Amino acid sequence: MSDQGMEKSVRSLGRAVITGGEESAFRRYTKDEGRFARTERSELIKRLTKDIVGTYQLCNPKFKHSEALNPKRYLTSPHIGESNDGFDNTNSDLILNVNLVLINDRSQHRYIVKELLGHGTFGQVAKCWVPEENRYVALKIIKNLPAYYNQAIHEVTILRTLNENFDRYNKHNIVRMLEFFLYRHHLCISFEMLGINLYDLLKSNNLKGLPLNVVRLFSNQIMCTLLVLKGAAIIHCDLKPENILLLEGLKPTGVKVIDFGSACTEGHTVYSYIQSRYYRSPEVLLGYPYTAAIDMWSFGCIVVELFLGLPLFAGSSEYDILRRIINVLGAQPPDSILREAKKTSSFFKHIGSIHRMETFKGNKCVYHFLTEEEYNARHQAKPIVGRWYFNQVKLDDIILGYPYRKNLTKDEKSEEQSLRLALINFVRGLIEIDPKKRWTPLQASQHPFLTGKPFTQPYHPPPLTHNTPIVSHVKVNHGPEQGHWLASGLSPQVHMNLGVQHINPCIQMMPFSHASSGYGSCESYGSFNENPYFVGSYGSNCNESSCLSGSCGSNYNDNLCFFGSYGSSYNDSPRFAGSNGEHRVPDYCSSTVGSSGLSIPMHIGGSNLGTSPDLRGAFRPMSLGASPSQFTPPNISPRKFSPNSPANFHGSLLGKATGVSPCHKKSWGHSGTIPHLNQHFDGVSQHRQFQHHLEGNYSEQNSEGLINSPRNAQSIQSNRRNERCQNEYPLGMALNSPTSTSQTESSFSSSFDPGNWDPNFSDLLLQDDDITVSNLVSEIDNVHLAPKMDSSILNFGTFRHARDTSQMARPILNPASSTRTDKHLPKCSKAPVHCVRQ
Ligand SMILES: Nc1ncnc2c1ncn2[C@@H]1O[C@H](COP(=O)(O)OP(=O)(O)OP(=O)(O)O)[C@@H](O)[C@H]1O
Repeated sequence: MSDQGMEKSVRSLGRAVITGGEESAFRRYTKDEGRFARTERSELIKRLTKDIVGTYQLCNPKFKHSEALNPKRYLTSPHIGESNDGFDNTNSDLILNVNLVLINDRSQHRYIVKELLGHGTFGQVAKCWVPEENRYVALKIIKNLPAYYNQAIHEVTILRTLNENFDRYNKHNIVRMLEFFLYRHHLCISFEMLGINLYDLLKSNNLKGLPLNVVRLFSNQIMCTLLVLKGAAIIHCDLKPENILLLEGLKPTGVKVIDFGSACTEGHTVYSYIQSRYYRSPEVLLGYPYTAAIDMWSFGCIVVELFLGLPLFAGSSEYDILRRIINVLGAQPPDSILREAKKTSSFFKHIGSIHRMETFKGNKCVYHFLTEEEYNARHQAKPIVGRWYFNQVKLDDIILGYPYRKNLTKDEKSEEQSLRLALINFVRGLIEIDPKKRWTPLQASQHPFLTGKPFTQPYHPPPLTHNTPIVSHVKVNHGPEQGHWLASGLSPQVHMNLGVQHINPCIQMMPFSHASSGYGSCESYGSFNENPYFVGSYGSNCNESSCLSGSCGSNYNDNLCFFGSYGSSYNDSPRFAGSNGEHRVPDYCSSTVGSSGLSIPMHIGGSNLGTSPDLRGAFRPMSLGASPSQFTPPNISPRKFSPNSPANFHGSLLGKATGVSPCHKKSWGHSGTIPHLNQHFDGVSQHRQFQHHLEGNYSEQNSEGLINSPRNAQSIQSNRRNERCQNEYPLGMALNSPTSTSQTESSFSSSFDPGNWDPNFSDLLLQDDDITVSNLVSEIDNVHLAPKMDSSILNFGTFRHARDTSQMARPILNPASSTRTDKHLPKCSKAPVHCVRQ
């Protein structure tokens, strides 16, 4: 209907209603009006309510409407303002209501809140309309607490590195971060809008699990992300179905990985309490040093869950999880791990004498898993155990015994059977109990379950080259022939397949095989290819064009860039000008990428390890190529270091700042980009907040961990150090501008578990005692997070942000126990096996 026609009909409608004399525009709906009546009725309602304000004004020209008078529809619960001038509730969440407008002062983008998408550990995620961009985005609004803020900055850093350096063309299923800003003292991070997560997808399918071809489709995509993460030496640390989201719109079969809030870099694993419980790897459960292999474990659990519809290891406690793992896999962690793991005695008894060794599945073991009674006797508390959901116990039986879809022909059934066998073989490589034997992404990516090749026999991945952990004490000779690849983690036995060498101009300049992750070689075989550029060890360059030096087989392609470990430089333009095996870095190549891909300035103190031979002239040494968070000396237990130990407060890049800026409680005054701190914070109450948080959500965390928490010690320490708290940091990032970079806040939180301390860093922490505020500030100002740092685009507003040791505490994460508990599992004990797949 045209506008005029509409107006005419509304006028006549109004007349009819007003005069009452004519036939009414409405009449009672009767069922006899036929099956289309409902549609017609809703059509009428739509027409009458479209532009309802205008309609009212036509009916009554005196009618006035103000949106401000509308009752607020709150999305945050509770919505009583308790702090931050009434903007925050008691949980330090910004109180959101529909149509609240959050403004990024810098980009002038308005975020009009429409609905709540999720509520996680770090805050709220809201669906927002951005009129300037004409699209919806997901806005993560971080709690207004320093620890959450710091951890979120860490997420920003990692994501930006991944987005810009490792997935530049948005092809590796990693969520795109758009921009970040401060609003009313809340850090807000905007992401591309995605659809529902895989857990919700399973739920909407009544937890029946997905067809195998869909499982394969999703698995391939997640695998692609894991390959990139491995190349970037980043561990996600919280892979779970809730953190894998379907794409919206045209390509609903695509998925993306979100939530890098717990991520860390390989070799610099500071936290011991990570991963959501159902997806927690044995090494993390046992308190054993972990690597990127923990993500492969979680991935294996997810793959099985996609097929079964229910988590494979849905344990109610860590004891319960371990017991399930041992039962389902028929194996327990090897003695070599149990001997060294911190928490072995919580779950295992030591048989003692070699003569009394018990045999477990044919292997002699000196450790034996505690029975419930033994656990009870040892801990003075019964272990929490949940119910078992499957008819079978062993992995193979559970998968093979899962009900088949109805009405399958004989051929279809045998095809499904062989697919299931492939699935079993695949996940066995992922949920291998020994992390050293667990397949890496490259190994797993060639499995027939993923490639779709016929599965005829158990898959044997190509052997790994030895991963040489990087040792900070290694003295590095920086000549290209002098072994610096070793220090960067490349092992001499890296096998090079230089099949494409002749077509690649870069190859001649990369004689030392491809780059390694921060933890060793990048594996010389595999699936990755076409244009990934495995850049030589530190100091190497890569450009946008094809640049491939590693071997690598097939599947994954499109310009994937594996940065070399420390100090690799990145730039768009071709720049391999060196000869004789040297990589020359042009002067304009102004920043570096660490092993984690994070850009770290060259002129900070620390080890020389990261210094490229090519960069020595231009830059001063950089610290180990770690995430800035790993440079933060986390809260250090007084049990390990004396209070006067320099390790307590500084010694590393950010740690120094931590040490001299122990202010509390931020009050960032100006919303937007210039927060500043002007109040002191009561460290004890901060600790209480954490304790409350922990008690509320994480019953598993033992009380000892809380009472003796390093955070507590730090809080008290920091009360004595509440002066000199203001440091300036620029903040901001342009929406939709992958190349635009900004210098950003670089406070990265760390909660430190002394037992988990990475010895590689202790020497860094204990040096450089003579720190002044001024050099700290300048050092921190120079922590660049983006590889391409163009000073012309660094004119972001600065903000002042206090940092103190208590602020550095990282909120302990265990989203599985906070967001998804046993109550989300079916009530019936064997629900899934009775469900028939649709
Ligand atoms: N880009 C996005 N598009 C759509 N929904 C999203 C997006 N990002 C996050 N969400 C929703 O918000 C929820 C919480 O997001 P996220 O996991 O990043 O927050 P979190 O606080 O880290 O959560 P957790 O406690 O699980 O760690 C997700 O499970 C998802 O449902």
